[in-house]
Amino acid sequence: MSLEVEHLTGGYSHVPVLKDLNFTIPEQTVVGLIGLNGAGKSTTIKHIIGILTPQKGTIKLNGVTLSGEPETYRKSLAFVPETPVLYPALTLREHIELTIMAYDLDTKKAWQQAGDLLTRFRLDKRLDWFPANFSKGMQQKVMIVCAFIVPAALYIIDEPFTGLDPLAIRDLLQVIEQQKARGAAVLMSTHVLATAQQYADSFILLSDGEIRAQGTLTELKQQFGMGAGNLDDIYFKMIDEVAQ
Ligand SMILES: Nc1ncnc2c1ncn2[C@@H]1O[C@H](COP(=O)(O)OP(=O)(O)OP(=O)(O)O)[C@@H](O)[C@H]1O
Repeated sequence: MSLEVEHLTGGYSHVPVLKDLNFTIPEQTVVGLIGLNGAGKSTTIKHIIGILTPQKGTIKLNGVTLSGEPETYRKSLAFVPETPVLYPALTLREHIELTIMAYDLDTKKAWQQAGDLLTRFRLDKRLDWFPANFSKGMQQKVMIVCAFIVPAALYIIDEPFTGLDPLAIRDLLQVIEQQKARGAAVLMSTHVLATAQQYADSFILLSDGEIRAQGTLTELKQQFGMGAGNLDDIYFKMIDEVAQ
């Protein structure tokens, strides 16, 4: 079992945004976190990565909580934020070196993996450049390379498809598939439902800080009483129900 979230209530300065969330992401599973703007997707991610502390409930990664075993928890998790976070004074090579140090990775293996990723994302000739001066999409690729050199149990990717060109999206999806095959769990928050439907094994539908439904596409259709339809149809049905 990779990620287990139980009775998570949380938010900002004691204003609850998330209300009693319960879900698990087993290993070798890609889960799409779906919901309207303001539904609570980023807030959920902030609790899992430890930027916010739960007001109630627990979050366990491979059986470990952040407060119980902070180092083990942090090293089991790699995160690709929606907005790249880069150090202006560091080159791409130094960003990779920093990741290797922060996660205490095997240098040789990490550089091997970095080499593959840099080539895949066409950054291999830019190791001595400063990513702070890259285009937004290229900066996002730097974050992807740094996250995926870590052999994490769980990868969290916030809005992976905005800002990347179609080739980079295809390459990222291939990397996600590889990591899933290795045994990793993946949580991706996205508004791109067609891609989510194609690549995620199951979905969590958030509405106003609550899980409205979760499961595979087939299970969601059953929960919404739909014989046919795609993730878009389910999403709009959820919104219609909330509006009523
Ligand atoms: N720093 C903050 N302080 C207080 N409230 C916040 C903060 N960030 C977000 N919120 C509130 O928390 C709620 C959930 O926001 P969140 O960013 O988690 O939504 P989201 O599902 O990620 O939306 P989007 O699709 O727009 O990224 C919203 O009502 C928002 O106003």
